[in-house]
Amino acid sequence: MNDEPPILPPILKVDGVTRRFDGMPALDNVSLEVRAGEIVALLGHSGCGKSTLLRIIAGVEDIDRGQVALGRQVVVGGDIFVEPEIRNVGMMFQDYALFPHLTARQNIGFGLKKMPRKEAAARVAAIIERLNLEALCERYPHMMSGGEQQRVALARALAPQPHMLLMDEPFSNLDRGLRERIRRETVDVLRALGTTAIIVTHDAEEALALGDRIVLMDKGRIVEEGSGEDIYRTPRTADAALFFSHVNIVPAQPSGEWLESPIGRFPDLRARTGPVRLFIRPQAMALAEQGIPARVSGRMLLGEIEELVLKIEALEDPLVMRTTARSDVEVGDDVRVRFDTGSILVCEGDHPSSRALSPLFDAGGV
Ligand SMILES: Nc1ncnc2c1ncn2[C@@H]1O[C@H](COP(=O)(O)OP(=O)(O)OP(=O)(O)O)[C@@H](O)[C@H]1O
Repeated sequence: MNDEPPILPPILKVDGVTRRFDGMPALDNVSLEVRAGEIVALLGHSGCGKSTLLRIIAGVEDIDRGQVALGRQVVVGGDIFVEPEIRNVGMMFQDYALFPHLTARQNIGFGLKKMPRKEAAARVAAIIERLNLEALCERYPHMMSGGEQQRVALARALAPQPHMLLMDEPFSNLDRGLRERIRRETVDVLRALGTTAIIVTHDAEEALALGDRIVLMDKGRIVEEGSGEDIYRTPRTADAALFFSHVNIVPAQPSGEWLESPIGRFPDLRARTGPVRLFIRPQAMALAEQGIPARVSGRMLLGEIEELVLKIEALEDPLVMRTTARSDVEVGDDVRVRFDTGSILVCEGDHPSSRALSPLFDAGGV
């Protein structure tokens, strides 16, 4: 028997969509598929086109070229434009946009006006129970905390049972501790209801915590997509690697079957010809009895993580190391450091514009 889950057809298909403002493309030939029940984190720097893409899917923004289909129905493309009200796509904004003159219960029921009253009231009661909002029902938005408003806004967006929910920076108005909790609760609710969602964020850590899949955008294009694990461990471009955390960059030179670098020599199966740069995450380093000599030039506690700044003689820039293991070293101490070579990535070429990354060692290691 085959236990593989069936591959469902995409519930959303964005095909070659371009949108220009004043001649400048905010979206440039973007294609994206999302399957039923998937939670996709749409990640990118400010201005890269994330909100424009959401607005186009929701139907509050037009396109210049391409096509968008929801299920089997083309909703925009060619001569077709399906009005937002009948796309059944939910939208939730950063500022929640709750109606100030309506109670939480009235806000949640707002999108159900076309339903018979009894049915709508039952739907509202069910979502209130599902999200544990009983205590807030009769309160107005100004009587609720930011986290409470966020939950009411989520309930309002979910009440019409949308085909898909689009969320634009839904956690960015919450402070750090609360944000993590609300984020977890939100994902739990979406999963429990099987809701398909695209969640926009410019926070790489948040994208890793949220999505089944991360879609990374840059300057109006999708530059990389994959599971959080893949995109973090083996990004295909330098820009993607740098988006997710600090990266130590170490120059290296091929020499016969080796790559020679200030942090050691590595067997090089790819027989590269020109200089390269090694990309090393701060977590891929550790203090060790045996390793490359370094001097500690900085030490900082970042909650559970300790960050050490290490100066290696032959390297111009110090290396940043992060570890959960507590060390008793002090600034000025001489230490030795080793590298998790399995996670080192190689950027071909030594110029900042060189982008393509590949693992130093192919799967299986050396
Ligand atoms: N209605 C508009 N008129 C003119 N330019 C626009 C319009 N909407 C968006 N843009 C431009 O399109 C580009 C993409 O904007 P968009 O809001 O989609 O980016 P974003 O990635 O969501 O940014 P942020 O994270 O800051 O919200 C930006 O350069 C923006 O100035």
